[in-house]
Amino acid sequence: MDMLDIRNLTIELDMPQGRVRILDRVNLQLKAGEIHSIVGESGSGKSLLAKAIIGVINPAWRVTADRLWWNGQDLLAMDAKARRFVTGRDMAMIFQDPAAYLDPNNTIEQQINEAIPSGDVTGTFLRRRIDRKTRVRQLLHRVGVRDHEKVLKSYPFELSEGIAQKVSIAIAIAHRPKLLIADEPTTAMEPSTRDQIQRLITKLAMSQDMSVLLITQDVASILPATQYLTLLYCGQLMETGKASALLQAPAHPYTQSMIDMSLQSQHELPRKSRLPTLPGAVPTLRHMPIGCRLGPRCPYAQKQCVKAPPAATREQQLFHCHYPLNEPTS
Ligand SMILES: Nc1ncnc2c1ncn2[C@@H]1O[C@H](COP(=O)(O)OP(=O)(O)OP(=O)(O)O)[C@@H](O)[C@H]1O
Repeated sequence: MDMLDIRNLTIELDMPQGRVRILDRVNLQLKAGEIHSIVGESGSGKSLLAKAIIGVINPAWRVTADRLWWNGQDLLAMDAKARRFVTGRDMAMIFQDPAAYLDPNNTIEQQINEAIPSGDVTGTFLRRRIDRKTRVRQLLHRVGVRDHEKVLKSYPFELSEGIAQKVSIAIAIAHRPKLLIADEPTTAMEPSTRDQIQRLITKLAMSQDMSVLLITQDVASILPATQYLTLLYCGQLMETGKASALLQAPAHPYTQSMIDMSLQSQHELPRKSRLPTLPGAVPTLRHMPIGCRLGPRCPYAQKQCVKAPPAATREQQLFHCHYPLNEPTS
């Protein structure tokens, strides 16, 4: 069963020139323990999608969906209190700049301690204190921090970026969430630290049957164990499906360009790439193109692209494009 089932999620906001769709009929399904990466340039709606799942969208915005279900429950039908309860119990989020999200005035021990649900420790006051201390250390151990005592006494500013991210992961998993949303968790990290954090998230997903939704601007930063990939551009879903299929034979020019951009940044691009980095810039909300929003930047665009392409499928992928690449031969 899908833990997360999103069908045609749309977020609209009223601007002086009219209503703008900042998320345009996006679909996403996620099973228990599955790792799904969302890739898109800045402004493509990745964080908005995460916020819509967590339920922290500006109340002035119009959020509609044919389905926004979590674990079989309709999130949109819940009142704010019920929604907060479900989110707080089942979901957790980590971010790009972990130190900024940790409390600068409290030690790491205090912060991890606070994240441990009260139901996890029972008995006398002394018993609870001892159990909490043990659990704090277990959590740090689980995220691969060796020098427990030193880290526990530290304040966030005293930690390296990698340790700070591990601490924020320890806090995030303290209540054993079923879904971890990781918003650019390794951006700007050194490659060795990035690899460590990626391995850690993957290990936790597998060992705790926790689903992971990873958000990134760069295909190179998706988790190596990502099973599914979704490409968003300007709030529209360009392509989604099995990560291996999308990376090997993308149907959408946007997917291809994101792969090429990523290779280019790693200096591994073959001399004559089929689609170099996209020309132009992401349009602003006030100047959203009609139809396929990639149109003005897409080298393959034709007149028909002013009409939104319907969903098309291949064996392991779904895409919205009138002129897909890598058409299967047969
Ligand atoms: N509070 C806001 N008010 C107005 N527009 C907003 C607000 N938050 C986001 N947007 C707009 O919604 C669109 C999607 O934003 P979002 O933050 O989801 O993008 P993103 O893909 O996460 O980008 P980044 O990688 O830079 O974080 C953008 O065009 C952005 O300008």
